[in-house]
Amino acid sequence: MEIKREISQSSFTSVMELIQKCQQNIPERYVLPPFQRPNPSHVDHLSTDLPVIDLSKMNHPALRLQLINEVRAACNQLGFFQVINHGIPTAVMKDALNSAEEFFNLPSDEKTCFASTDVHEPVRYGTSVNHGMDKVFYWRDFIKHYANPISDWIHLWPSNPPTYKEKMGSYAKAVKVLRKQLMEVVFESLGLNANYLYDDIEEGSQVMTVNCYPSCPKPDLALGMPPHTDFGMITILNQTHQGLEIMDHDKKWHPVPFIQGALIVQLGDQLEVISNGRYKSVPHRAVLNVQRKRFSIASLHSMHIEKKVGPAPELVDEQQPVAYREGSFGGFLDYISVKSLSEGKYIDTLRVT
Ligand SMILES: O=C(O)CCC(=O)C(=O)O
Ligand SMILES: [Fe+2]
Repeated sequence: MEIKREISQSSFTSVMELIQKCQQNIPERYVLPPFQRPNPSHVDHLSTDLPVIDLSKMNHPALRLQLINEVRAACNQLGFFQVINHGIPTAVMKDALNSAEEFFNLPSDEKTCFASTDVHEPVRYGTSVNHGMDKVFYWRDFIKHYANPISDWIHLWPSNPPTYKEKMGSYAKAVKVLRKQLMEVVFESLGLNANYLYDDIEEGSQVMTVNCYPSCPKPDLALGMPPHTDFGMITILNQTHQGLEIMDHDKKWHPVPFIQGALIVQLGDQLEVISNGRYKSVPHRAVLNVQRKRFSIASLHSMHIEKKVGPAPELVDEQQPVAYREGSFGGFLDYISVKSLSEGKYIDTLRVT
């Protein structure tokens, strides 16, 4: 493990290091081919009606049905919504983001000791590179860490800044409680039992991806994160500023407005499969800006890696036959929808046609 980390450190330039050197331009490797750039003509800047759901209704028997209906509509239309009154104190959310900022502001060697190219490393610091035919770079540094069960992993998280473990840990625990509540309403909105797959989800994984997008002198030419869907059940995102865009069924991009204190909820591929395609995982990307750094914490909740995900039998009938089958890629994505939007194409290898 030591050797692997040393190798990745020596060939590693983070975007945070880079911005100290480049003033007006970005290195060629970050300049995307024209069709992958965040083209404003594909963006619906007028959209103001992305769903915002008030979770306080959850605890009022008379309002719970209304809440379930709102969740169903949002999941059907987009696979995305924001939540307010979700029970996580704003201070806990902010403290976690502040710890993230302090971590990324540290000198390089404090961070590169966590660098690794092994995606299974429980704590992994890196910068975004897409190893396709051509290497493509994205304007993002990140640290990912496992968070479930937190008692097994937290000692591996960064010790600097000194409050990182405590602040990020409190947020991780709070977000796990919220995940449980959200899964209940999402399953109910599908007509399933609120505790559907309860044990599998409890024993599943929670991975926190802490993202740092430095300000970028050429935000029209680059992206912080390319279009993708999250592979898990559900992602809960906490952010410092606006920068996320989601794609609707008409392939229009919608900037997600920043709402102080709100959290973003995105459905992942595993949930799309379980729902037998009634709900779709939401394609999303991170765009950049010239003014300021942006930080986000994505908490990705998924079933255990070995767990085979299939459509809920309750959601399969003559009208809606099985819409997904097992793939044959030999990886943990075998049982979920695999999508590639990188070339504006929508490839869904697991859907039965
Ligand atoms: O930072 C964002 O807005 C998006 C992050 C994201 O999509 C991810 O970490 O999977
Ligand atoms: Fe994502």
